[in-house]
Amino acid sequence: MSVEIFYDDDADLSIIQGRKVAVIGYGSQGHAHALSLRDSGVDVRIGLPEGSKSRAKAEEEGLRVLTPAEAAGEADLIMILAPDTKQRSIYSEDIEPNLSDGDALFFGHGFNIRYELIKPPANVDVAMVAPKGPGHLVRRQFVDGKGVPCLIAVEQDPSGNAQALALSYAAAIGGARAGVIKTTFTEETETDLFGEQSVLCGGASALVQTGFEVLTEAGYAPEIAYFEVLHELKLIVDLMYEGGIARMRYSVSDTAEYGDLTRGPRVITPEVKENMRAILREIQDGTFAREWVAEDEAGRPNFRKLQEAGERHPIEETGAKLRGLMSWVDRPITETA
Ligand SMILES: NC(=O)C1=CN([C@@H]2O[C@H](COP(=O)(O)OP(=O)(O)OC[C@H]3O[C@@H](n4cnc5c(N)ncnc54)[C@H](OP(=O)(O)O)[C@@H]3O)[C@@H](O)[C@H]2O)C=CC1
Ligand SMILES: CC[C@](O)(C(C)=O)C(=O)O
Ligand SMILES: [Mg+2]
Ligand SMILES: [Mg+2]
Repeated sequence: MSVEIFYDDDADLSIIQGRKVAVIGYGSQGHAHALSLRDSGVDVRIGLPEGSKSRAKAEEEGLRVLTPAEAAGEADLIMILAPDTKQRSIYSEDIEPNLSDGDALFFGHGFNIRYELIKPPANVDVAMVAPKGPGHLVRRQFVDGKGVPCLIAVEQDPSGNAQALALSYAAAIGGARAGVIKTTFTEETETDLFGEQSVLCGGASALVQTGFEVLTEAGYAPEIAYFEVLHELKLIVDLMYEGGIARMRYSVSDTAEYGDLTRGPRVITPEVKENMRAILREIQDGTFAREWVAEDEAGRPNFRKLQEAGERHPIEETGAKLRGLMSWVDRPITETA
C-alpha cells in the first residue's frame, strides 16, 4: 500500500498563519510546537492551569500563558499536548464548553480519539499532527533548519479544509522539511504504541539492560559493558539512520557483520516475534489502553515502582559517571533547544 508524502512545497503556511492557535500543555511536544509555530509567524497562546510548573518556562520565552479554558475560548485551533491520560478531563472541563462552529481540535497522538475517550461534536474539524520523534528533538531540528517527519490524519472535516490545515501546521513546526505522511488516527495510534513498546523504548531498553547484565555478571568491567552496549549503540544507530542497516553493515568489520547475521536471529528469536504480535494484539483490542487508563486513575502505583527499579539499575550509575567525563554527550534537555 503506497502512502502520500508531502513536503514544504505542498504546504500553504498562510493557512496556519491565519488561525489563532492554543497549545494546551508546554512539555516535550508542547514547547516544541509552540515555539516553532511562533517562529513561523503563527499567533500562539499557551493553555496551562494556574500553578502549573510549565508556566514559568513558557513565560520566559515570551509566550502568552492563559488557563486552558481561556486559551481554548480565544483560539480557533486547539492543539492538545497534555499527557494522554489527562486529555479526557481537560477536554470535557476546559475545551468542549469553548468549542464553536469552524474551530479545529488537533492532537499530537491519536490515543484519546482511537479509544473513544474524547468524542468531539460534529461541527469542529478534528485532525492530528504527530511528529515521529521526541519533542525536544522536534524543536532542536527546527532550530537547526531540519525537521522531524510527521504523520497527519483527519477524523472530522466539516470545513472541508482540515487536511490542508494539518499540513500547514506540520510545515510550521518543520515536519514538511523531512516529510509528512497522511494516515488515520487508528494507524498512527496503533503503530506508535507498538513502536515505543516493542522497539524504540521497551525493546531497546530491555536489550541494552540485558546485554549490560550479561557482561557484568560474567565479570567484565561495567565501564566496558556500558560503552559496548549503550554508548556505541548510538553510533551504530546513526549509521542505520543515515544509510539503513546496509550502511551499518558496510561500515562494521566482516567479523561483526558475520556475528550480526548469524547471532542476531538467536537473540531475537521467533518467540520474540510472537511476543511482539501479542503486544500488537493488546494495542489493537484496547487491552493496553484500558490497563494504562486504570493504572493512571489508581495513582500510577505500578508505573512508579517500575520507574524506580529502572533508575536503580546499575547501568545508570556507570553511565552517569562516564557521561560526566564526555561534555559533548551530557547535553542537557532544555525547552529552548
Ligand atoms: N513526548 C513526545 O516526544 C511525544 C509525545 N506525543 C504526544 O504529545 C502529547 C503530549 O505529550 P508530552 O509532550 O510527552 O507531554 P509532557 O508530559 O512532556 O507535558 C505535558 C504538559 O501538559 C501540562 N499539563 C498537565 N496537566 C495539564 C492540564 N490539566 N491542562 C493543561 N496542561 C496540562 C504539563 O504541565 P505541568 O508542567 O504542570 O505538568 C506539561 O506542560 C501526548 O499526546 C503524547 O502522546 C507525540 C509524539 C512524541
Ligand atoms: C517513541 C516514543 C514516542 O512515541 C515518541 C517520542 O514518538 C512518545 O510517545 O513519546
Ligand atoms: Mg511516537
Ligand atoms: Mg508515543
